[in-house]
Amino acid sequence: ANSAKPPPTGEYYYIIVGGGTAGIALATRLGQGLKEASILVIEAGPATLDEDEINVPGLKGSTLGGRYDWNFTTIPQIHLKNRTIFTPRGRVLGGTSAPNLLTWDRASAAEYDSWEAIGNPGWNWHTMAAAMEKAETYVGGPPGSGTSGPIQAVTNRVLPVHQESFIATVARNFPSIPNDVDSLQGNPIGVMFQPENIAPAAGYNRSYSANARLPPARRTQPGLPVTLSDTTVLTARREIILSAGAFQTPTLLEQSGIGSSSILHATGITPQLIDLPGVGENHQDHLRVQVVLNTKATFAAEEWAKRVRGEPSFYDDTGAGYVFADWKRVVSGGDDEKRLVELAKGVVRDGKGDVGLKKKLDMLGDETVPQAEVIFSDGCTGVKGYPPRGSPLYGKGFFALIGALMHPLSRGSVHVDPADPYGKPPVIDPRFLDNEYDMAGLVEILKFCRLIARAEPLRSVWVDEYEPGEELVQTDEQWTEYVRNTTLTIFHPMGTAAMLPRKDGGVVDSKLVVYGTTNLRVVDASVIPVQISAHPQTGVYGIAERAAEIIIAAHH
Ligand SMILES: Cc1cc2nc3c(=O)[nH]c(=O)nc-3n(C[C@H](O)[C@H](O)[C@H](O)COP(=O)(O)OP(=O)(O)OC[C@H]3O[C@@H](n4cnc5c(N)ncnc54)[C@H](O)[C@@H]3O)c2cc1C
Repeated sequence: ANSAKPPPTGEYYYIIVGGGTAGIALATRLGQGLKEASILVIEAGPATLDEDEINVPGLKGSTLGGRYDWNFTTIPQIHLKNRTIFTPRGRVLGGTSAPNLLTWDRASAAEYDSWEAIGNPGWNWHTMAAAMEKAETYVGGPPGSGTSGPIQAVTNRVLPVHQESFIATVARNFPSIPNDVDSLQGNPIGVMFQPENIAPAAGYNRSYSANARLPPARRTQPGLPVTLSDTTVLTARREIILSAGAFQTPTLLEQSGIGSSSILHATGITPQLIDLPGVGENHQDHLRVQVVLNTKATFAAEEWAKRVRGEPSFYDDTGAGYVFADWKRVVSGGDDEKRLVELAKGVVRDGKGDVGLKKKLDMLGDETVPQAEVIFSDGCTGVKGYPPRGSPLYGKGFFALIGALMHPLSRGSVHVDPADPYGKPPVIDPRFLDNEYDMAGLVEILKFCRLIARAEPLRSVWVDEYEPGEELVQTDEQWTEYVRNTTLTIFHPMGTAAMLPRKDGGVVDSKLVVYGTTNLRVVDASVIPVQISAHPQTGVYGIAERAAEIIIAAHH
């Protein structure tokens, strides 16, 4: 809360539900812009600003599946052999910006422009770039980077020897994929090291929504005595803002009687206030596959001591290389590209004119829009897992070429569980790989990952392909089987309360107001109407910055 004069108990100007990536960013800006307005943020998770597992970049990943995680999983995915897919979400102050994997990047200008083109005036590259820059201080970044925003980003100072070959390998063997040192300025096509949201000025710790935003007094008093129970009624004088993330914002809407009448009817939720069929639909995520290789490098045991001494160490996290490319640059020949486009056209035809799908199809022909990402990532990040103690490969170093499909055409849903709409976790059904385009795209990306791995100088860095194994997977049929067995997500759900015209399945308008209401907004990854190729956090911070401007203007 930010208030010169405390408001009456239980009544605030603005109540933000969800103290996550967007929620805290928004609350801070509203607090700065509306000095007299009381602002309450309700966060389900604890404030843990001194937690090493969150703060130490090299420990990223260690909180997944633990006590700061909602630990959601999808329902069985029929196209992935009925596997359920783990879909973690931060349940902690700062939300998913606390457990995330620190990539700090942006999509192509055309992707943000597509938001405006499908009916959202004011949401384009120009406005989003300004908002994203407002959120960042990119230390050592190229001209045009943010220089005074709360989240610090830096290209990692630790670059293991075996990583040095990655950019040289791609640039030398794939000349159409240049070394792109300016990838955050709207043209990410190329190969590059990306910055991470790490704060050099704060001991090279994670810079995230909670520690970069909250004013110090509040940070040291996380136990704000707000108790919610069945009898507690909190009133917003001006607005309620949902920032509970792409899984829980739509379910909060449904729990409040706003959603598809058929879903609400099935769950017995009453009263049903607004029939909005788009709530919980349009779920989009980035699909992920990987080729894992074991290296000649070994891990140094003294790294933690170096960090304690304030020296660069592996616990800073290591740099990570990225390729972003359109299909022309990924596939081996023109026919493969044509085949992918034809497959996509078929899916869009079946999608009955959906505006988001049509946009994705348009962007297939745009050479500035990435369709594939390859991440050079240290560690054994595949599905097979690290070799067990006592086995021959135990103790070896690994790296993965993680491949991701940037604009899959599958769309899923997230809804309350009819069996217990207020108590059970959301029912998440991404419908992964429900079409041939997504499958063909992932197969092409995997073959591309292997091509990169086999090119010099990278080839000299590794000994064997650990996963899937060169001897086991050679043909397209074998790759297809591998995809079904191993596809995961990069954990980027979005779009489930989409900013779109209502006739097109929209849930919020371009001022982020829920249709049929005047004082209920959504501000988080749910509003993204068409998936972007970037990892989402810069976009989410940008949405929060823009939302704050819109709300402050409306307040006056
Ligand atoms: C493992 C992982 C790795 C990722 N890596 C990257 C990366 O490297 N780079 C990148 O750009 N993106 C990454 N992402 C994605 C990115 O972090 C998210 O897209 C972004 O943080 C989402 O922000 P949000 O504000 O929409 O939701 P969140 O940050 O999840 O915020 C939602 C908040 O609402 C709270 N909440 C939910 N329901 C309630 C309720 N009923 N009452 C009170 N509070 C509630 C939650 O506890 C949470 O704090 C990653 C995500 C994951 C899971």
